[in-house]
Amino acid sequence: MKIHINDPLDENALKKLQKELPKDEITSEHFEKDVLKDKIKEIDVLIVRSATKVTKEILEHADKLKIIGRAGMGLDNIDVDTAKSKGITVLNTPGQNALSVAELVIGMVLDIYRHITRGTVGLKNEQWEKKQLKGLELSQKTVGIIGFGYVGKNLAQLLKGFQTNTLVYDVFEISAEEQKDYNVRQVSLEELLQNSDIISLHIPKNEKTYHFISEPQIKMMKDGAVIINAARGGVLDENAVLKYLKNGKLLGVGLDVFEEEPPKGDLYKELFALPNIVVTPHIGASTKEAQERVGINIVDRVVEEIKKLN
Ligand SMILES: O=C(O)[C@H](O)COP(=O)(O)O
Repeated sequence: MKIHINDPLDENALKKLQKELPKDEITSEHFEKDVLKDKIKEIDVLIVRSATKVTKEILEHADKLKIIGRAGMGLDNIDVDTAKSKGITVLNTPGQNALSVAELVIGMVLDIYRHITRGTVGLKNEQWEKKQLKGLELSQKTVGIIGFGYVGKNLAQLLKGFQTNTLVYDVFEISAEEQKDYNVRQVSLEELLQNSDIISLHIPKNEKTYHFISEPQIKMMKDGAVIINAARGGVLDENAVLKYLKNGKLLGVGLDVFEEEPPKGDLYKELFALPNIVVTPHIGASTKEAQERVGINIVDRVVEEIKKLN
């Protein structure tokens, strides 16, 4: 078996893979699209994170590929339908990095409410903006979580400590017991948009969720609302964000993900120049702990799947 890891995998996970499959050939190196298209012909198992796009074009050349392991949650970088039609098993690691993403969301909210980045940038430029940087407390605010999967649940759990009023929108019904456990109330999307001080997106990117939050939804929000997107670029309309950040309807926005990654061009230049935006380069899951969990989990799942093949 030739097992190729195309994105950085936690070192303990790599050691575990080498220990579990000593007879197999394990390589770890990032191949760009054109090189991968050629190399994939010889690969039986491919392990990726979000940087590698396993497209239809790549899969057309994947004559030996049997398993794709995604060390993470989102599968939007993998053409799952084409993989399935070729009999390739696609595995991921649901929930393993959710806590790290939820913690980043809290960090972004606190940054926006307390001007941490603004204060830092100011001081680096020798500006003492004490009077301009009066903030807000997160406690007692209404937080709207859109999507109550692993990350949404972890976020609700963390928010208990801030004693927020937490609203949740999800297409699935959340039991009364679960709502009580997480201290949330399931509401309609309209109710969430109209009543939340902070709105955090936790939905996958697919054809149904493209620009899920766009101009009509932002118009429904409270003046001074904050939006956080640490889910996927494309579920939030960045042009609408720019418009409503500039006219002051939105108090602030936190973005860890972008429709184009890495973000390039005029829209992003204009967005990033605004004072009330906090941005990070898709690092929601990039913690030591989360990477160890996703790495070990994908190794376990891949090894189990290989055993089924033998
Ligand atoms: O979908 C995920 O699991 C997260 O977005 C993290 O992905 P990455 O760390 O592989 O970029």
